[in-house]
Amino acid sequence: MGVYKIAVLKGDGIGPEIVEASLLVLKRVGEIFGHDFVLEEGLIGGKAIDEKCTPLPQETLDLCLKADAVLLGAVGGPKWDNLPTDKRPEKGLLGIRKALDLYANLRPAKVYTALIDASPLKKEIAQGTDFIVVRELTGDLYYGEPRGIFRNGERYAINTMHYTESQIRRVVRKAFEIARVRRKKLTSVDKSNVLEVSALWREIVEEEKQNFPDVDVEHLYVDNCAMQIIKRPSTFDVIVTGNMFGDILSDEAAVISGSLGMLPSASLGDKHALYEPVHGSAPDIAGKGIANPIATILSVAMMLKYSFGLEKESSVIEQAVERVLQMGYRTPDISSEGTTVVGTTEMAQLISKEVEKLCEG
Ligand SMILES: NC(=O)c1ccc[n+]([C@@H]2O[C@H](COP(=O)([O-])OP(=O)(O)OC[C@H]3O[C@@H](n4cnc5c(N)ncnc54)[C@H](O)[C@@H]3O)[C@@H](O)[C@H]2O)c1
Ligand SMILES: CC(C)[C@H](C(=O)O)[C@@H](O)C(=O)O
Ligand SMILES: [Mg+2]
Repeated sequence: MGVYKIAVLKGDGIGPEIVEASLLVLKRVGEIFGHDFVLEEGLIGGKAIDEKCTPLPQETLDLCLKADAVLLGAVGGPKWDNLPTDKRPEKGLLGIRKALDLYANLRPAKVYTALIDASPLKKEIAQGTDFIVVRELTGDLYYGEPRGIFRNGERYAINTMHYTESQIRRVVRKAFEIARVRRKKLTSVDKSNVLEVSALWREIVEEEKQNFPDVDVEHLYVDNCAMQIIKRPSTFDVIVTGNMFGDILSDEAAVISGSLGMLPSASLGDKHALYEPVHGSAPDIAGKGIANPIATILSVAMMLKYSFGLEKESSVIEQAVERVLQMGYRTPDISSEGTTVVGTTEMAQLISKEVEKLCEG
């Protein structure tokens, strides 16, 4: 039994729908195991711009700094797409990652046997895929200075790829530690044939390798890695890379599992942690009650494990998700012939029910 304070930032588009669905499962777990999950909501993204004129209000930041963990839906949408980059909803997300110093973004990509037909890859290539992308989250092109759009006769724009040694080292170490308790294989992804930042990245991976002699290391250029993920996804174990490459590769990895709606994530720092699905606010399906809540439900499972050390509770949720998929229930994004299509809330209710059954048995 424990008391855990969770800051809940629902955000925009499908954000509120998927977060509410995931909270149904969390509440059920709390009741069954006798935990008190204290939820406090904060505004972020477009909704915060509308109500507070900023994508990350100070009170939201304070709430997150005080919480034991943060659960986030998604931010952004067409309504705010014409705002300048530094005023957009996405700036709220980048601001919170930086303020909480969430440097290691864990994005596990797993192909569920029951969903093998939903994968865009051939069954024999997709099956057995189970790897985790460790994406650096506080540096790179996302935060480097100088940046901006300027004019000198014609318009030009600058973004700066920037990493310090310590920023690289801490995320690389985290990735080695994760690989060590998995299948002991680390793939480091860079573009060191062109970029100095990548050359430094590769040097640091080589240095850290000495401290983890039990882990096999492979280096891949990002363009080659994008191809290898499609060609041989089941051979990867842990992939470590920078912020920009990690953003792209993790969407690519996600879809191997059948839908972006399946991929959870944990963003970990030394003092704080935030959990969110990898996908965005999906404006095309917002408000229809059809978004897949599984990525968010699995993000809640990651929160229970990584922030609260509740391994059993976390694993019960993961098992419940697998069971519901095996029973043939699908949201539209992962549906195929012969499956039963359900909506967002119904999917969460089915998963809660399986959590109950697993705990009875
Ligand atoms: N972490 C975040 O908050 C986050 C992440 C990515 C994009 N975004 C923002 O979201 C907005 C839309 O971006 P986008 O369209 O490029 O990416 P997206 O991830 O929102 O959507 C891409 C596609 O995947 C589908 N999809 C995504 N999540 C789904 C789910 N749970 N169930 C079913 N289908 C799902 C969408 O319907 C869409 O067709 C933009 O404003 C973008 O900046 C936010
Ligand atoms: C919305 C955007 C700022 C964000 C990112 O690029 O990090 C998103 O794509 C993600 O993957 O979480
Ligand atoms: Mg992304």
